[in-house]
Amino acid sequence: MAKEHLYKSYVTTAATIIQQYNGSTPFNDYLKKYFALHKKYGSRDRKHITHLCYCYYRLGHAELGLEVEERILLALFLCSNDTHEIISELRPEWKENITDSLQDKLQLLGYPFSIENIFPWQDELSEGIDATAFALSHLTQPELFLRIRPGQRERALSKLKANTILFEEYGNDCLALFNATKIDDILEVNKEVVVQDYSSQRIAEFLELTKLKTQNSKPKVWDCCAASGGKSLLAVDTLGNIDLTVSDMRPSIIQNLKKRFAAAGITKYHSFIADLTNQKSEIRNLQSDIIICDVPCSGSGTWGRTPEQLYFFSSEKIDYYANLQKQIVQNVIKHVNKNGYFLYITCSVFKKENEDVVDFILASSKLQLIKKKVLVGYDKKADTMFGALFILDR
Ligand SMILES: C[S@@+](CC[C@H](N)C(=O)[O-])C[C@H]1O[C@@H](n2cnc3c(N)ncnc32)[C@H](O)[C@@H]1O
Repeated sequence: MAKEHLYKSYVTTAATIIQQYNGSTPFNDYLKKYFALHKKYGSRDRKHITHLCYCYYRLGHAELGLEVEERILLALFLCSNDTHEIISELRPEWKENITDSLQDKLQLLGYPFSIENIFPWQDELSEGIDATAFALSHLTQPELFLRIRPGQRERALSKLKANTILFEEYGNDCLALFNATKIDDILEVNKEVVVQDYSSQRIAEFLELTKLKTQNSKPKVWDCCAASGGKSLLAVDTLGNIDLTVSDMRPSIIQNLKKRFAAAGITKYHSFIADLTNQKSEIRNLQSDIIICDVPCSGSGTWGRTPEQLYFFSSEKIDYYANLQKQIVQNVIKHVNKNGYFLYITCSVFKKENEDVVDFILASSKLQLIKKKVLVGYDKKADTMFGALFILDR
């Protein structure tokens, strides 16, 4: 097939997929099912079509009035910073400008395009977030971040070097790799390294602070929205000897956690299933020295990884999550021991899910705020998160 014809067929297929997909399941899963049903696409075809679709969603809420195929090509042009064969073939008039700055590209195209329209909820942002830089960051796929586990540094680095894997070091234990890097055959994931975003790794800064006043030599730590245990693993590696309890409302995710902990060599912990909006759940007698509360949230700080969520998001969901977070927090904070800590975490950029929940906690408990911080990641091809650490010292 002539190149032009082939590339046009990629754009048409991407447009068909985009028109059929409604955002109700992760786009990655949707694509897998689509390609399983349409076996004629080889791996190169799948790669191109997938990339075109993701570029389309990266534009967020900008230029929604364009025809889907036109918007795909615009998105591909704006998201590329190096020669791209599809642009060269289908939009040769843009070819020379592919390495230009975004501003220059926009001027060339003459679309009434505003960067802020990519992410149109600027008024809802937490303090200190640069709305333009954050909106722009969605055009770039984030990196793959690894956290080297204690004692594994030399081994992990020498394996990466031996396999000529490119990486950048962000501080001692954090490595940034190209997103598509395959590491599973090279490193023992969960034993030697953990796949964990840069900002998520920075939650260690809050955990370190809990060492100051924790009186128990083996503090009771409850990770109450544990999912597959990313923060729990970080707590074990940061705090050392802890008496760990994990819970989540989803049994399947706790099964994943168990597998992950087994690979990580963590055998002593308690686990249970609980919906924390329900006051009658198993938590009645659970008092803890440190509670990690990494609540369900909009995930708006991570949409660079899942741009379809940016595209399908509507602002009513912010209130939905803020209410859910307040309900969970209200039920959980009663379980902090005297001189104990409560660590509130989101991967949201919205004030209502971040600072406003902090204010709610302060108003409805005796907890005192030690530190709150937006963990900016959009300048490092990473997620943006929020953390707030409280203490109960009365
Ligand atoms: C942001 S994720 C936690 C991520 C995890 N801490 C980590 O580091 O990988 C939030 C988790 O809260 C759980 N969750 C949502 N609603 C809940 C509820 N009402 N009660 C308990 N857990 C809930 C979800 O199942 C999800 O796994």
